[in-house]
Order: sequence, then C-alpha cells, then structure tokens
Amino acid sequence: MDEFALIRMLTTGRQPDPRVVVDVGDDAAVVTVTPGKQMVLACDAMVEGVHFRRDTLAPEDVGYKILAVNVSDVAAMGGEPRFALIALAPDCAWTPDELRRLYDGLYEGAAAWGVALVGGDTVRSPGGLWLSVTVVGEVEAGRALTRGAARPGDVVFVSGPLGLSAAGLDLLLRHPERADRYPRLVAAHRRPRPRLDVGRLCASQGVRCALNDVSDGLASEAWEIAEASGVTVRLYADRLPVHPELAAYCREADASPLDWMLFGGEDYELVGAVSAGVWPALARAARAEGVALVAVGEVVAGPPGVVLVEDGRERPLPKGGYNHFVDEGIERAR
Ligand SMILES: Nc1ncnc2c1ncn2[C@@H]1O[C@H](COP(=O)(O)OP(=O)(O)OP(=O)(O)O)[C@@H](O)[C@H]1O
Ligand SMILES: Cc1ncc(C[n+]2csc(CCOP(=O)(O)O)c2C)c(N)n1
Ligand SMILES: [Mg+2]
Ligand SMILES: [Mg+2]
Ligand SMILES: [Mg+2]
Repeated sequence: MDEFALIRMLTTGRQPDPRVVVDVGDDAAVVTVTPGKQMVLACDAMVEGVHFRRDTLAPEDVGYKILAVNVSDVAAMGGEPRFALIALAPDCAWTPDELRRLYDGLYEGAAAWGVALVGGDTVRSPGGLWLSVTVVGEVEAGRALTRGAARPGDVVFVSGPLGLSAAGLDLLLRHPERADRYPRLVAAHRRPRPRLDVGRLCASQGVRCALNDVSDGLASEAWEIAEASGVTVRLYADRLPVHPELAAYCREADASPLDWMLFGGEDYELVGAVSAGVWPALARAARAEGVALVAVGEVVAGPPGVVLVEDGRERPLPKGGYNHFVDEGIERAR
C-alpha cells in the first residue's frame, strides 16, 4: 500500500465535524475557534521500545494512549481538547491492518474526549514505530492553570491512586500470565484516563490553582511545581492513596508501593495545589461530581524542592522518576 492509499485508508469514513472548515486532504486544516477563548497547545510523542513494546500494548492501545497522554496535558492546564494532528512513522513490520487498528483506538479516544483529528503526516521509520500527536485545546481567557501558581500554605492534592501504570507494566513484562488477576493495573497502563473532569473543575472555581499531570512520577511532577512556583512541596507517604490491586501485586512481587507511587510515572492523574481556605470547597465540589481528590501534602516556604514525611521523619525527595536521557545513559555517558 503506498503512502497516499495508507492515509486514505486511515482517515476516510468519518462523520464530518461542524467545527472543521478544511479537513484532512489539503496542505493544512482550517478550524473554527471559540471567540474569547485562548488556545492550549501540547505535543507528546511515543516510540516503540521506549514507551511500548508489541507485547505490552496492542495497536488499539497505542492509538488510544498517544491521544490520552496529549489530552492529559490539556487537562493539566484546565482546558478542553478540540483538535489533534498525528505524525506517524511505522517501520515495515507494521501492516496496514495493524495501523488501522491503531487508528481505531485513536478514534475511540477522540470520540470520548471531543477531539477532531484534522491531519498529520505519514513517513517511514527505519526501525520501530514512532508517533507524535499535537493537540489543540481551549480555555477561558486568563483561566489556564500553570505549574507556577503554588504558594506557601497551600494544600497539595492528587486526583486518584498512583503507581498503577508502572506496576501494570512490571506485571506485563515479568508475569504476563497473571495479568487477568490485576485488571486495574493493566488498564491503567494500557488505557490511561485523562482527568479532564478534574482540570475543568479546578479551572471553573476561578481560584488560584497550580496543576500538573503525572507523566514522569509524582516526585518529578511535584518538583516541577516546586521549581516553577519557588516553594517547597511537602508530601506525606501515608496520605498517598494505595489502590488495593497495587497493594496486592506489591505483596506478591515483593515490591514497594511507595516507589511506584512516587517514581513510576504514566499515571496521568493530576497533582495540584490550592489555598487551604479554598481546599474544602474544591474537595466538596469534586465529591458532588463523584471525584475523590486526596490531600497528600502542603506547600511551605523554602528552597525549591520536595520533601517526604515518612514514619514521622522528613527527608528530601530526589527529582527521580522517568527521565529519557538519564535512564538511557546520555547523562551518565557525559
Ligand atoms: N524539543 C522541544 N522543543 C521545544 N519545546 C519543547 C521540546 N520538548 C519539550 N518542550 C516543551 O517543554 C515543556 C516541558 O515538556 P515536558 O515534555 O517535560 O512536559 P510534559 O509533556 O508535561 O511531560 P511528559 O512529556 O512527561 O508527558 C513543555 O512546554 C513542552 O512543550
Ligand atoms: C516498554 C516500556 N518500557 C518502559 C516504559 C515506561 N515509560 C516509558 S516513557 C515513561 C514516562 C512518560 O513518557 P514521556 O515522558 O515521554 O511522556 C515511562 C514511565 C513503558 N511505558 N514501556
Ligand atoms: Mg512532553
Ligand atoms: Mg504534562
Ligand atoms: Mg516525561
């Protein structure tokens, strides 16, 4: 199948979207934006062998996940996703049918999150699949939630349990025969759920709120907030919500839930900070929508960084977590 036939196969047969003025098929897409809103733009890539392997994600999961991780960044700004472009570079081991299945996952996510896929690029990779999505979202002017908005006295919260995706990956790589026993761990890894509900809730309160999505691990994302805000973030180990499946798998695998919760990554939950005065109303508003925000720490004045309180003792937490060049050796090779 040649390049043009492949693009046609992957992109035809969709319902027209009234927001899209010029769709796939021209030099660029043209779309309608909402007057008075600001655009939110994010771009995240996934690479075979780095973000997934053929035995950890099915083609449908790869398509779903590349959109989910991009939508998650829009959620972390308090925005709503609208449009997406995808650059796709398969090697010759990927069949047209597998790429079609990848697009099935992509379109499933697009329908779930209100995203119109308006274009992309298709090139050949010399080895392994590489793909990158650019997502365009919108937020009410002046309402975007940044990493730099945390202040001493704030409550630090998370939108749900952490460490599930990393434990799910460990399970899929080391004990695939046990995967059926841990459906939540596997789902967290293969089908992350971007927290648009939480991002929108935080933005709708009209209050100062720092927000970040957890892609590299809670420790790393809390560090990002601490550095951008010029504050110290204090986390309490015993306040981090431990999912029962994570606890059960850790008992079986003789692993530490805390390590996965702090450093595992790919959670795509949100971590935020709001003033202690605002926190009860935010938590109540979330509960009314069926969302359990969990207070896991506080912001204090001090050098930018993160500290962890465990068994009554406080210690500095390194900016550990997933880091492409540290893990893959560029940093070490210097
Ligand atoms: N090659 C690049 N050129 C320009 N800007 C970049 C580049 N790579 C990343 N950025 C920008 O750097 C900032 C941080 O990017 P980063 O990828 O760390 O955040 P993230 O997407 O939230 O995290 P993750 O990729 O782990 O999900 C973003 O503003 C991003 O757009
Ligand atoms: C096969 C395989 N090995 C390792 C991992 C773990 N992993 C890869 S990238 C990343 C952080 C998020 O990516 P980014 O920072 O690029 O957004 C994590 C935790 C995986 N998913 N699959
Ligand atoms: Mg990124
Ligand atoms: Mg992010
Ligand atoms: Mg990252």
